[in-house]
Formats: sequence, C-alpha cells, structure tokens
Amino acid sequence: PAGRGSLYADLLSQPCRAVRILLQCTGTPHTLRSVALRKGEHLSPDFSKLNPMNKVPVLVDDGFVLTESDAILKYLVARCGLADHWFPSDPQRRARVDEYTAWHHTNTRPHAAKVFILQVLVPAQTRSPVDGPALDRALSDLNRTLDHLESMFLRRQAFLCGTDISIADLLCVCELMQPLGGDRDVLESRPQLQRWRSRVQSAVGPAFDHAHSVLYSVRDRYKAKTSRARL
Ligand SMILES: N[C@@H](CCC(=O)N[C@@H](CS)C(=O)NCC(=O)O)C(=O)O
Repeated sequence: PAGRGSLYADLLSQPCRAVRILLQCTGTPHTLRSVALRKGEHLSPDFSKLNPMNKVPVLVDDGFVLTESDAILKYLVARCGLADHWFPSDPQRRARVDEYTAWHHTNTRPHAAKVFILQVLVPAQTRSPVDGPALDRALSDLNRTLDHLESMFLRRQAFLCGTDISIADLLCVCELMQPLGGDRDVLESRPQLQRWRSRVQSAVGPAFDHAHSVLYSVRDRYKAKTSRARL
C-alpha cells in the first residue's frame, strides 16, 4: 500500500506466501518484516501486541492492522486498486472467489498442511519417526480435496474461479506446494491440477519461486537428510 505497508510474515507459512506473491507480482511497494516461527518470534511481546492470536501473516497499512490472509488479500485488491480479476467487482464472479476461499480454510488448507506437519515438522521437532497410519489418513483426506478441486472448481475453466487468476488460486497453490518440503509433489499423478499449477506459476512470474525459495531449501535439506539416513 503506497510504500507504507508492512507485511509481517514467515515464508515457510502458506498464507504468508499467498500475500507476498500478490504484493510482488503486482509490483505493490511494501516492506517484508520477517517473523521467524521456528525461533518463536510470533510469541514475542511486541508481536503479541500486533496480533494477540500470535499468527502470521499480519498486514500493517498506515496504522491499520489486519490479520487473516483471506481478508488481507481482498483488502489489498481494493486498497491498492489491483486488477479486477484478482477479486472481481461483479457480484457473481466475486461470489465464486468467496465460495472457494470459504471452502479452502476447512479443506485444502488443513489437509495439505497436515501432510507436511506429519511428514516433516513433527519428526524434526520430536526426533521421532513418521506416524505412518496418520500420514496415510492425511493423504487420503487430501486426495478427496484434490478430487473436488478437479471436479468442481476446475471443471470447465482454467483457474479455480474463472478464466483468469484470482486470489483463490494463490491461497490454493501455496497450500498444495507445502508437502514439497518433504520432497512430495501431491500433484504428481494429477495432470489437470499440474496444468493449473503451471498456469498460476506463469501468471505470477518470478514472484512464485521467490516466495517459495525457503520451502525449496527445506526440501533440499530433507532430501540430503533422508539420503544420508539410507546410506
Ligand atoms: N487463517 C489464518 C491462518 C494463519 C496461520 O495459521 N498461520 C500460522 C503459520 S501457517 C502461524 O502463524 N502459526 C503460529 C502458531 O499458531 O503458533 C490465515 O489464513 O492467515
């Protein structure tokens, strides 16, 4: 927002990446203020004052403090006058984006996140092996979500909510990328969703890899660790 806005974020967090990609690919001036979750920086007194829920992302725009990626993305489109396709002003096209984002937070988000948490985060934090049956259950929940993405949202169109990219695609793609941190491409056997991911990637340009560079490093470390363990 006009160069004054700050995004408090950790780029290993999916909703933070979605906001960062929107800001970067639209050339919206902002300052990225890093909040390292692994160091517990989101629990510091200063950050607690900003967001008593101790979660990232948080946007601060000229004294206006906003939490929740969904709200932040929609606010940015209006506040910064971003292209209409990101969050259309037409009531029905907008309702399609709201329809996905409402569904997202109880489907794509928890299901993809859980795969990463069970495969990468929990074993790293507790130094215990992966809970195989729990991971299998998470993968089967995620599979049902992927089925719905294909059969409902992408049924007849190039992007989740229409013929052009919207904030729904950003929220979704950032979640579906997360299991890559454990060297797992959840779209491996899903050509329709792979084509959609490529379209999103081309639509946002270098902002995509830029925002995901931290996740790519996590994947590289994970691969190095698992190949050492196999020796
Ligand atoms: N619904 C929120 C979710 C935010 C969220 O869960 N952020 C996580 C990182 S992905 C976080 O800050 N976790 C720290 C914690 O809960 O302690 C959004 O979409 O912004």
